[in-house]
Amino acid sequence: MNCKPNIAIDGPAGAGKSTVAKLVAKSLGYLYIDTGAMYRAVTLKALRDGADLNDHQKLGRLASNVLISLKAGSDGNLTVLMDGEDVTEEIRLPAVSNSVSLVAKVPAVRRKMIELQKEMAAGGGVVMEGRDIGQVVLPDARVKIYLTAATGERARRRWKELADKGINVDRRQIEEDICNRDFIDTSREMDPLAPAPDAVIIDSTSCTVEGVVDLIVARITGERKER
Ligand SMILES: Nc1ncnc2c1ncn2[C@@H]1O[C@H](COP(=O)(O)OP(=O)(O)OP(=O)(O)O)[C@@H](O)[C@H]1O
Ligand SMILES: Nc1ccn([C@@H]2O[C@H](COP(=O)(O)O)[C@@H](O)[C@H]2O)c(=O)n1
Repeated sequence: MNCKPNIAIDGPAGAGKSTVAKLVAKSLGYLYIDTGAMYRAVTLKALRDGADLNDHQKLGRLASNVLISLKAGSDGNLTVLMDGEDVTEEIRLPAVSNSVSLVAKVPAVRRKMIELQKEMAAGGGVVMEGRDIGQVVLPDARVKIYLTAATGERARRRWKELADKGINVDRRQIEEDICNRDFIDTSREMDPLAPAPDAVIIDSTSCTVEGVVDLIVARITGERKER
């Protein structure tokens, strides 16, 4: 029997959730699960099908019929499969990023994704990151983290990440996209983004990735690491 607890990490767009969750999972030998990738895969399917993103019935049917799975590699990275096709790269394209919050606010889509995510965590030992993990998907998670950072800093980090890959995007545009996504995610009717009442809030604006990871691992294991 697997007795490892589950860990929930939530927070706004670009707060560092996937970077940190992946490293926490690696450090503890847990499974990393990126729930945003699942909403992105449904969105990609909807865009490919030319679905009207205001047609909630259609989006609900689509979410029920599409097969989404996450495959963990030995390096800790996830491969995202949509109906068996590797869409890991494609779900990060701006077209998907700019539509995903509209798809993720549809109750029938959320119900389906939450059902899948609960199944994935049923055996314990997962570090799951998203927007509603601590409050909805894993309300019994042993440790809940709400990771945030100033909007300007989140935009700067995303801009740098893209620039390092040779992709030049206007920093103000990135900040605007982040704000738009946060606005829809925090104002939707079902499971809006908010810290769980029992979450530890970490503002990483002035922290290194390693500093945040150490803080979270210490919360889980009760041990502090000297750096
Ligand atoms: N504490 C930190 N200090 C500096 N850079 C950071 C820190 N945390 C994350 N980053 C960088 O910020 C960028 C965004 O991080 P990441 O993709 O993990 O955020 P996210 O919350 O998962 O984003 P999204 O919600 O859009 O999926 C990455 O380039 C990452 O390396
Ligand atoms: N638990 C979750 C996770 C994500 N979403 C929605 O998906 C979008 C993309 O998430 P990323 O983490 O990949 O940026 C996000 O903006 C939310 O709209 C969600 O609703 N619930």
